[in-house]
Amino acid sequence: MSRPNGTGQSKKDWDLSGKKLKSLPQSLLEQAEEARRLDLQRNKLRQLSGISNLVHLRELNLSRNELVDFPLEIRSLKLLERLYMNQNNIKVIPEDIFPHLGKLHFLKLSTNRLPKLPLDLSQCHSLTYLNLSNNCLKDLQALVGLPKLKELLVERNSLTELPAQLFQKGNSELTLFKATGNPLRTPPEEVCDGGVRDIQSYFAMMEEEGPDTHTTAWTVKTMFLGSSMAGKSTLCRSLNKGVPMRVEEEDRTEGIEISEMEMEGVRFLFWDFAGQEEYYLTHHVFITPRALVILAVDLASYNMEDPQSYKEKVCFWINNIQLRVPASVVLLVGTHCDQCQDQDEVREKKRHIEENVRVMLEERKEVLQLQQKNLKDNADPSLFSEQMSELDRLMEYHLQVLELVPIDCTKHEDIVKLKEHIVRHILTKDTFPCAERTLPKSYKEVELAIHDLVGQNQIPQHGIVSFDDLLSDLIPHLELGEENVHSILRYLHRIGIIVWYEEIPALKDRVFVQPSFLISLFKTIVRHDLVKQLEAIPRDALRQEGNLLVHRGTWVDDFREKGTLHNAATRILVRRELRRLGLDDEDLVEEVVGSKTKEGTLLSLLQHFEVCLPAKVGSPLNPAAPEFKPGEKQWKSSNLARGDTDGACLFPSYLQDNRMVVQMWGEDKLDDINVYVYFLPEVPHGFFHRLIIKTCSLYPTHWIGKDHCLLSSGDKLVLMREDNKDGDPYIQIRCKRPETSEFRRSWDLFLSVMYKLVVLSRQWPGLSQHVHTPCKEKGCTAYFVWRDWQDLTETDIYDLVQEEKQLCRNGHTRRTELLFPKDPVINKSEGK
Ligand SMILES: Nc1nc2c(ncn2[C@@H]2O[C@H](COP(=O)(O)OP(=O)(O)OP(=O)(O)O)[C@@H](O)[C@H]2O)c(=O)[nH]1
Repeated sequence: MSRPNGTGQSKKDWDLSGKKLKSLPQSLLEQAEEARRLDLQRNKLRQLSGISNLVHLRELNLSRNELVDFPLEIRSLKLLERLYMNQNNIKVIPEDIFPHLGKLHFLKLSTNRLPKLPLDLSQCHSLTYLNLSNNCLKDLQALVGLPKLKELLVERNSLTELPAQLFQKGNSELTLFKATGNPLRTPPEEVCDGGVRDIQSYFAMMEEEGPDTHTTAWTVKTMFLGSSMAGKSTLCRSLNKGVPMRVEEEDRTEGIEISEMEMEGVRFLFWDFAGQEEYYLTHHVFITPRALVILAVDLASYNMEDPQSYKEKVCFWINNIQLRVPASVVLLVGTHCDQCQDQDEVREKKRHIEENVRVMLEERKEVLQLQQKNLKDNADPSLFSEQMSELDRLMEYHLQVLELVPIDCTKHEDIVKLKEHIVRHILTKDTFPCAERTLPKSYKEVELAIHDLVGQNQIPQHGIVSFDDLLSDLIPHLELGEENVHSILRYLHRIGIIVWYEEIPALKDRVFVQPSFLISLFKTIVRHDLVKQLEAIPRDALRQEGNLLVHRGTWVDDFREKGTLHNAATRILVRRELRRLGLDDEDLVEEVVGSKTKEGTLLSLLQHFEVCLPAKVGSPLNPAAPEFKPGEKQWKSSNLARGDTDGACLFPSYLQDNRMVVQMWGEDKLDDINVYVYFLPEVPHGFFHRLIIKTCSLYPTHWIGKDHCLLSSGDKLVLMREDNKDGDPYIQIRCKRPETSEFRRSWDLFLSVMYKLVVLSRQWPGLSQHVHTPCKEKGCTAYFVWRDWQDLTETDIYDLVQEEKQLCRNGHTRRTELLFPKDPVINKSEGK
């Protein structure tokens, strides 16, 4: 939205944003009665003396100021319709304000310090939108009775329960409700994630069943992570059985193994993740919030002299957990103690790891603080306020890394000791506030009914069942309506008991009652020894797909050199795995594996999770390609890849080099447009490959390498490069300097990549990013920091910079459009 900028404004519409104001200016107060809309965001206001004179005000924006007290005078603004008070320091809202604001329908109070709400807020009868996210609220009782409230956001507060009346069907107009980041028990967060409908079902079932029937369940998803051979499976199986279990080396985990057990009334869902790097790409999908992470570290092979040892065995995992689920609880377990020389060595290593972790977490905090200080030191910090509040949010996350427990997995008493240790932590609400959940008994009944169906072979052992079949099998056993069963199934999916990707059109009719089965399908393709698997495909399996030995050779070569796996090979590998698992349902095999004419669900899933993308195979000459005719306006690029079920899929993570990309791109030039996106603490594992998949799906002409990718749109090329080694990790985006008239087109291409990058980053809420453009002067080390840009959907990014030229800290002047998105044509025509 572009606004009048200070001069020549109408008297109705005042834009006083970002002017360092500490009080309302006299010029405004002199014309107070005329003002209809007032934008005061990004100032230094602590009080608003005189605002009550603006009696005709409809919209007031006070966001990003320094208000501590909610200004009482606001109650005089009886015509106010929209009020923005977000990003202040408000601690208290007095009573007797909101009943006076009879026309207010939009209220944004997010990112303040409110511990409670005034009880008469419920008398603000016109309110339809209310944002209270990022406060310290403990209950929402004050909101009961708001008759028109449609959208309510209360993310990241301290709520443990929600008032049932807020969601009562018939009385409530709510259509949107978001509450992630609260220690919710009634209803649990996994129910709230399903939105208003699921919460309504939950409370309706609670009421129907009566107060004595609710169960308080303690359920904990426990994820075992750590390097290969650290002892995760040994730990997992030993804890499960209560005695040491030996895991043979050839019995290593591939993908993820799931099991379940109960300890002291707490139900544990164990997810044992394979340690080899190849599997990490699919792990990402299953590493979910509100879980306990057990990070296994082999103490015997841990080398205190070698920094790489800490990096690989501890740092990599903690960083990745912190990026993906920043508020996790991590329990360090040091295994193989019996293979250390003596107890002194164990103690030394324990101390070394704990100290390193402490320093690492401390450093991260310091870097975030430093970054914030740098932004504040800017001439106009208000231009960086989004980035600053993002840093605030990151600093509030608290990754809890518990004291390291050294054990010998072969010793009975060590297993018992560890078991007790885990239960003690889970039952301590301070460490793990989300384990306790209050649920109507129907939730357990649905779960047991599914279990029974599997036991009675009404659901096949592999557990893949159509949604409708499952529903019609379940309903006769339960006294529940269809909608309630739906909402319970959604809950079971969220806590990891079943898998149901309702949001993926190709899969919404399928429920995976045994999640481990789905994972075993993933691991037929995403695995460390895929070449060996391909080489071992027997002749009869080849023939069945209409292929010869020579094809198998091509598949191996294409996979090794181009990271490309032919769909025919995928079909053979997956079909073989299904047979191994005892599946003889040909229809189902075809559905999962696909055929020459139809894509299977497995590839749909891997594409959905950005693990691979369709690729072209065969001759580079395509006889069906549309012919280029000069002058013809619409020349469609022929994207053979899409929908070519007999084609192949490209897995960027399997690529070994960048030769092709480097060849196509040529040399870097000093005057290229060149932007660096820095990542803190590092570029998450798999991020760059997912970015490649996201952007290449947009631009079908592309070249991909190990950590380079080149995209083409018309005659414009954009290069992406990842550097995640020592130093400051970044992704670089680069394109050749365009003709002056073409800056806008180049920046459009750039921004589409950056937009995909922003969308992808949301999968890693613990990530911090900042964007720089280096100074173009030869030898100059200075750079230009991008102002707030992340909210690309709401801001007009071409408003980012209005100056024609920018000065680097070493005194070099540069034209703005070489550094930031800025449309010279627009800016000239507006005479800015
Ligand atoms: N002596 C001894 N051996 C252990 C201990 N913990 C695990 N092992 C052995 O170490 C080997 C690797 O253990 P696993 O549990 O398979 O390791 P993992 O971390 O699951 O390995 P991946 O499946 O590759 O991720 C097995 O042979 C275990 O029996 C321990 O505390 N002491």
